[in-house]
Amino acid sequence: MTSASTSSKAIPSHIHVQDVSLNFQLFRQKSTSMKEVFSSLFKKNSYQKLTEFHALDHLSVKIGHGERVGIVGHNGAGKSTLLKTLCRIYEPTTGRIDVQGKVAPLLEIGAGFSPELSGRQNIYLNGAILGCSIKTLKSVEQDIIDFAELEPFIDTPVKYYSTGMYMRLAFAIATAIRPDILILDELFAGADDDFIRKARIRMQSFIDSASIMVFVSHDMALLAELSTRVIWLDHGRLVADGDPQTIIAQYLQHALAESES
Ligand SMILES: Nc1ncnc2c1ncn2[C@@H]1O[C@H](COP(=O)(O)OP(=O)(O)OP(=O)(O)O)[C@@H](O)[C@H]1O
Repeated sequence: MTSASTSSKAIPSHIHVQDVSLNFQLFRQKSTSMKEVFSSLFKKNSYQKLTEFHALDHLSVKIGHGERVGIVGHNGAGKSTLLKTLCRIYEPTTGRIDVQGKVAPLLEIGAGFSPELSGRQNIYLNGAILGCSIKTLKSVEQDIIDFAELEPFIDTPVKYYSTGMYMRLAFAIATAIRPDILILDELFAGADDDFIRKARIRMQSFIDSASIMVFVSHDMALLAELSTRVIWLDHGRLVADGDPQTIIAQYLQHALAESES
């Protein structure tokens, strides 16, 4: 596999999350009846602020060089919010995040892509956003196209791509340029089984040389396979943190108990 490093290997990477809280403002409509709800569509100030919602609640985590950290938790537990906070998409309301190393986020399908540009142009756009030079991108361009299996479509605007095609391209770019820190949310959404198999192999080789990977998945087998450590979040708080087998077993037991109660 051709690859290009954007990293400065001399300094070990790390992520330090220190007592981080992130609050979202929640709004509630003043109106209660259907008639009021309908008429409020045409009025200003028909919403009032209700409360602050703690998506992350005094969270502290230290991730060191060489760790592959999987994050588990029920829907709405704060997993994606944590990843976005690590990537500086969200600023913590309180607390501190200290990240050493170049981060490649693979968060939402299409993020970092320009819909009107072709797949090839987006390799350069996305690669530049991730800190790669044109020269470096030229050296990995063909590898990205081959790995993503997009040769016939590479000069088509990406707005015509399927979710799976977007995902393949984004994954191929992020793993080809080899950042220090790879952050992935529901990695294989929209991909077919053949690509998932291929991507797992590529990820293994990526992981062997990358310093840190943090990823969210509802696929417990994938988490167990790829993680060296698992963090369990609930209501934005840390429930457990440790060995993947132990934490996944605890989490599944808890989920089963919840579903039976
Ligand atoms: N921009 C936002 N504004 C308000 N609330 C938000 C925002 N983003 C997320 N939330 C809320 O924060 C909570 C955590 O959301 P998040 O997406 O981090 O959960 P998650 O653990 O990734 O869930 P899932 O497994 O369903 O993807 C949810 O209750 C969600 O509704």
